[in-house]
Amino acid sequence: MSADRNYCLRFFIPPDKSFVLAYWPNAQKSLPERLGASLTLSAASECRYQIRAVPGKGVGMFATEAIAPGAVISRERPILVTPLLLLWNSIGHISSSMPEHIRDAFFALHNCKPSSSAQLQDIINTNALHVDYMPGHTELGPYHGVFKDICRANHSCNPNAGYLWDLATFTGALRATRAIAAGEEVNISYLEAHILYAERQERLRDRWSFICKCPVCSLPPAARAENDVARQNLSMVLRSVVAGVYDKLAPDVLAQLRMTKLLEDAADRDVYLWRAVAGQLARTYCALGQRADAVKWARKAMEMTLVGTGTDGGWAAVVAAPEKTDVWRSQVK
Ligand SMILES: C[S@@+](CC[C@H](N)C(=O)[O-])C[C@H]1O[C@@H](n2cnc3c(N)ncnc32)[C@H](O)[C@@H]1O
Repeated sequence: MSADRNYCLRFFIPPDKSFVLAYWPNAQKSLPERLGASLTLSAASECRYQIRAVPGKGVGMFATEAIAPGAVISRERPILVTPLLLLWNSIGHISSSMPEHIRDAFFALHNCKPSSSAQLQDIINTNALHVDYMPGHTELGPYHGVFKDICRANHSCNPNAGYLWDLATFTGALRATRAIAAGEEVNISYLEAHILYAERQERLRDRWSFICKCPVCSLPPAARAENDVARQNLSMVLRSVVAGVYDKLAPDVLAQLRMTKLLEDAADRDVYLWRAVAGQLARTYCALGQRADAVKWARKAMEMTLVGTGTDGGWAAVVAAPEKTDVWRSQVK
């Protein structure tokens, strides 16, 4: 194999032609070989939404029924999965590899840089969501996916939904991070929750060509400054969770509650953070034998674990019967 051919993208299209997987060749097993059955299993799609126009935002996604926190709003196969880093000369091959219906769906998606000549790359940059590293191909960088409907979800700095990629079923899903009413717009955040107002606006303008006027960005200046402080606190708590400091505070309920108050003040959803914090609080209240608080925080941990991982992580059982946990009343003197 010549050196040049090593840098040519390969393409996998399943028999039902439902998507295109572009991948870099690898000296070991090819990516479709590694992924095996998950690529050809028929994917169960779920749909509790409709796509319709939103003034000033193009189109957006709207819930067609009331959706509980943690529940699936949409599950979908991507129409295109590609490496995040594409070589300039490989981009044209992606378009020519697409079956016609995929090409039509792909080029119908929004392009926020319509005057540039790099249409395919710009549509990917406007819409792509992460699908992480691929097994056996980690040294070649992460991949991302473009979805026909999930990519219609607009941004909010205080979103009501979170996106999760599931490699086993080769699908992406949006789940509610709080209760969503029928008819409400479904929003995700294109950015991490701890980023402050000025930087959010700059990033959204540069990458997605819009000025965010979500409820948080529309706050009066003093309230917006307070929200920035809360986001800085969020970032501090996040660092301490990552460093394991938060867990070490486990027996100190007061310290945990102070941390939790900071989080609630941030009025944002950071799924990873809430999972860690709510789970820790649920365990603490179980140890203290305080049922109502144990159930409250176990429910929150369950909802956020569903959004973050697609399973309840064992929290549903704690919600149903906190007194059956092995730490129940272990700290009651
Ligand atoms: C991934 S697409 C979302 C779907 C898009 N609205 C459409 O019509 O297909 C991202 C683009 O949607 C628009 N958009 C997303 N969130 C927005 C918001 N909060 N305000 C205004 N425009 C937004 C911007 O044009 C952005 O480049």
